[in-house]
Amino acid sequence: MDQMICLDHVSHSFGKKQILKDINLKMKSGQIFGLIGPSGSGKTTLIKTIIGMIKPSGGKVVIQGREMPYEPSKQQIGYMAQSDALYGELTAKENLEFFAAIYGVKGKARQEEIEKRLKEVDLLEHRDKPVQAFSGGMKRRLSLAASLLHHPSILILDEPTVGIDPLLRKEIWRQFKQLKERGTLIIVTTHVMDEAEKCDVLGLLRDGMIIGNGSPEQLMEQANVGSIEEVFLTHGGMGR
Ligand SMILES: Nc1ncnc2c1ncn2[C@@H]1O[C@H](COP(=O)(O)OP(=O)(O)OP(=O)(O)O)[C@@H](O)[C@H]1O
Repeated sequence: MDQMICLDHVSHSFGKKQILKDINLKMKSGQIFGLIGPSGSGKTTLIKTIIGMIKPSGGKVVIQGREMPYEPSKQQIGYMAQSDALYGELTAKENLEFFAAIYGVKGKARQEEIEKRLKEVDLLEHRDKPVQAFSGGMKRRLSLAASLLHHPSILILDEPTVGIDPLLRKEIWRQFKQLKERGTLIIVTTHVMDEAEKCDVLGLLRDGMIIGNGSPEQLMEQANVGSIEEVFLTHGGMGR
């Protein structure tokens, strides 16, 4: 597996408040990397430094050998933010057409890809409805479909399965596994513990610090406990 992302002593402060504290992590192709932590622990801030939206106050982020921030190619990184960036007055299909155009997915491949993605997230029959009539979970599913349209080599998903029912959640994780087998690095943030245990490698974040990094099995073994939730408990719990 090739190294895709290296975080080297990354720190970040907003004003006087230090949010990220000396973060060192490596992420490889063909990996599902879970960034796990309680609300406010700094997950979104860390992701924003990875994609170059935030320049860290200290340390550096290196992606495929290049130090951020630089303008990564559209093919390189797919990002699904926590809040859905969709156009309410456009239909589901039109939204995907818009994102496909941005990502440079053209012609016949575009229509095929759109149909395929809509089907995967169980929205095919709703394709011609305007998104403003969608529920929160439907919007989440459409955002996910949009981030999968162009086969990026790094896919970053901030809380991808919030508001998604267990059956579809399972299907989405099946897709993640397929993508990683093709060599995609998938970074997901979650505070759903059973999802954490499905990741290959975890970074446990608490108060802006990495308190654990390794496979779920390794982390449970080190703490001598049977779940990732308990690993957090040994560090004072998931609360802030
Ligand atoms: N632009 C900003 N300016 C000032 N403070 C910020 C800014 N963005 C985030 N913060 C603060 O940084 C801390 C970490 O926020 P962040 O969104 O990274 O946490 P998180 O782990 O993603 O939380 P959640 O799971 O609730 O999304 C919080 O205390 C938040 O208030």
